[in-house]
Amino acid sequence: MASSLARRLGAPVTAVGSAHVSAAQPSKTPLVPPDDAVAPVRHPEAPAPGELLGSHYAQCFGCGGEQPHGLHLEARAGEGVNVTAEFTVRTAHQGAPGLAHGGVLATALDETLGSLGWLMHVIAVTGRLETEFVAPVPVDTVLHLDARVTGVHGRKIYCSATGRIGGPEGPVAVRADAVFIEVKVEHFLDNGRNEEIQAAMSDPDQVRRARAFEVNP
Ligand SMILES: CCCCCCCC/C=C\CCCCCCCC(=O)SCCNC(=O)CCNC(=O)[C@H](O)C(C)(C)COP(=O)(O)OP(=O)(O)OC[C@H]1O[C@@H](n2cnc3c(N)ncnc32)[C@H](O)[C@@H]1OP(=O)(O)O
Repeated sequence: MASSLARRLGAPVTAVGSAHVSAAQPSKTPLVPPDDAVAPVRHPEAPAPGELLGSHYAQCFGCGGEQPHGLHLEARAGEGVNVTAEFTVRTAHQGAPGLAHGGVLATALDETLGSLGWLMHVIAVTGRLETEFVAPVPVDTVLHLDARVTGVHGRKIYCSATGRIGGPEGPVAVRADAVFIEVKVEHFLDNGRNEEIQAAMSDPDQVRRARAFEVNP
């Protein structure tokens, strides 16, 4: 059966869709998996341990290679449903003099957590993200990030990440717990700005990447 992306590729996008989500009640979803959550499953065609995952979108602020303002995060597959990544804090990332901005660090954590979808072949977006800033992170620091899925409950993917300084085993400077929500590719096609959606759909490499996420076990 044709994928939803393949079906959509036949139909030009004519307008930016309005968000399909209803007016928001604050989410009460806890950040720890419920008792009946299941263990995450590594997709049989997931990238091999140690393999660079690459960017899901060249213009992504977190991982895109063609995004001059971005963090250029490069994540690698772990042995389970986990990833590692390194992020170097640059002068452009400052909040206070010589120190990383907390929002930038949260973005690095969010992006690393977001890349876990590659290992399950699931597209998922951040629903909740709680960050803890344990120690200040100076400019030029290499943040060693490590993220893993802790449980899956329906469309909800529970995951956690740490950012360590001084090496992969160094002290934790930042950490995060998150719930990502699985979505279909239509989430982007229906809500993204038309200009970028059209460009993405005309890019065979982007289409290939979206399909790699979309395939189910
Ligand atoms: C060729 C072109 C192709 C293009 C495609 C490119 C490929 C892309 C590949 C990979 C992309 C990876 C990108 C990673 C980037 C880094 C991560 C980010 O920064 S993502 C951006 C920030 N996040 C958002 O913008 C979400 C905005 N929010 C929403 O869109 C909706 O609220 C959404 C989808 C999250 C949920 O809406 P609903 O209507 O689908 O959800 P309902 O059906 O009501 O709930 C389902 C379950 O989820 C829980 N839930 C819903 N929202 C939640 C929330 N915000 N927090 C926690 N739980 C939530 C609910 O309680 C429910 O749980 P119960 O089944 O009842 O147990």
